[in-house]
Amino acid sequence: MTGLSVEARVDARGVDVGFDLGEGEVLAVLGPNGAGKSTALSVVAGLVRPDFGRVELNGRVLTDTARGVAVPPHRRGIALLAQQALLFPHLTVAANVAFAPRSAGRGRREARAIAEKWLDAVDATQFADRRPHELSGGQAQRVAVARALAAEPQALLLDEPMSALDVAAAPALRVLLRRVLREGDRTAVVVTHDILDALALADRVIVVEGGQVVEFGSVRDVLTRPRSAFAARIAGLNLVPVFGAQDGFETETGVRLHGLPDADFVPGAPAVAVFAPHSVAVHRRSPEGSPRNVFRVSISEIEVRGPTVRVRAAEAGGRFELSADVTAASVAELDLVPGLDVFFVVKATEVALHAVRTC
Ligand SMILES: Nc1ncnc2c1ncn2[C@@H]1O[C@H](COP(=O)(O)OP(=O)(O)OP(=O)(O)O)[C@@H](O)[C@H]1O
Repeated sequence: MTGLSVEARVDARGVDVGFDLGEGEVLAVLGPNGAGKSTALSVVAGLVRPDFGRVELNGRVLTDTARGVAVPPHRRGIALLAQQALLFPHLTVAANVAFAPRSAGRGRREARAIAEKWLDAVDATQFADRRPHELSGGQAQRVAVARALAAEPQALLLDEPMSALDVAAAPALRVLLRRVLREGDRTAVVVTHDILDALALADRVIVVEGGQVVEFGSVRDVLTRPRSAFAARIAGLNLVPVFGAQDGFETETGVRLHGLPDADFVPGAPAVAVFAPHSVAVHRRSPEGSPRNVFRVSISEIEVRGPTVRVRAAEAGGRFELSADVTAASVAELDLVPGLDVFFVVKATEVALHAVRTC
């Protein structure tokens, strides 16, 4: 089998995840802090031994707890790029990049040529003779990309590669990574908090929450039809878990919900209702008449966002949060302030119902 196949259970960290990706595919791993993203990468890189797990890359078994296989990190054909560039401080940039080919037995001249090729590919030729402390964070990270690629890995793992960079340096690195990952047809896993990274770099995405994969699919699917609170939040959508009732759906707190089930919806199965903040109207009193969905909420925050105002609120049952985008005029008219109890109202035609995938 080509590509990367991963199963990893690390009990002490409460992590049990699995995913597959084809050769040349880029997978983004999204999820909140402490979800288990880095742990999953560490298992793939061979830095953490899982209690139960199997890692196979292009037909080669790198980890198999059932058979006692644990190939050491430097023999896996996998390069890991961390948040910090972690260059060898005493070596020049060129020597840093030439390190992997030298370690693999290439001659000095050949390793130097490989280093020059990759420094050129990341637009860092001009730094070849510098030492790492003479580089900015963004420059160092570009050199780290060159060093990772010079090892000619079969898979590249990137653990929040942009997170230590300032806002000015991150876009340039993202463009560079897009070039080397997408155009280079590389098998790669990118752990990120940033949806822009997933959009720019990845073919597919998994969302990890509480040590489990709660969502997987194409980047577009996960963002437009999110099934997890995390994905909904980053996509800027409201998401409410619902259960099939006798004549429709209701939330855990008993709020009736009407919406449009999508094609993969299974009646009776757990589902989520998803709707955009701009489709929510805010009322002081509960409006009469169906087919509307009405949530009693308490306003927690009011944030001006350009021409609209985002009103964030907690549902009365305290089980979920919702957002409404309204005009500044209606905030003034309704005299909306944090702490006020109001009603969020959304038409049934604006609510999509998706089955929750169990992964
Ligand atoms: N070296 C370690 N030793 C023990 N427990 C750890 C270690 N590293 C992480 N953990 C724990 O394992 C769980 C998963 O952490 P992990 O770092 O994999 O999450 P993450 O999704 O990468 O988070 P972040 O986005 O904050 O980096 C957490 O409960 C964390 O506290």
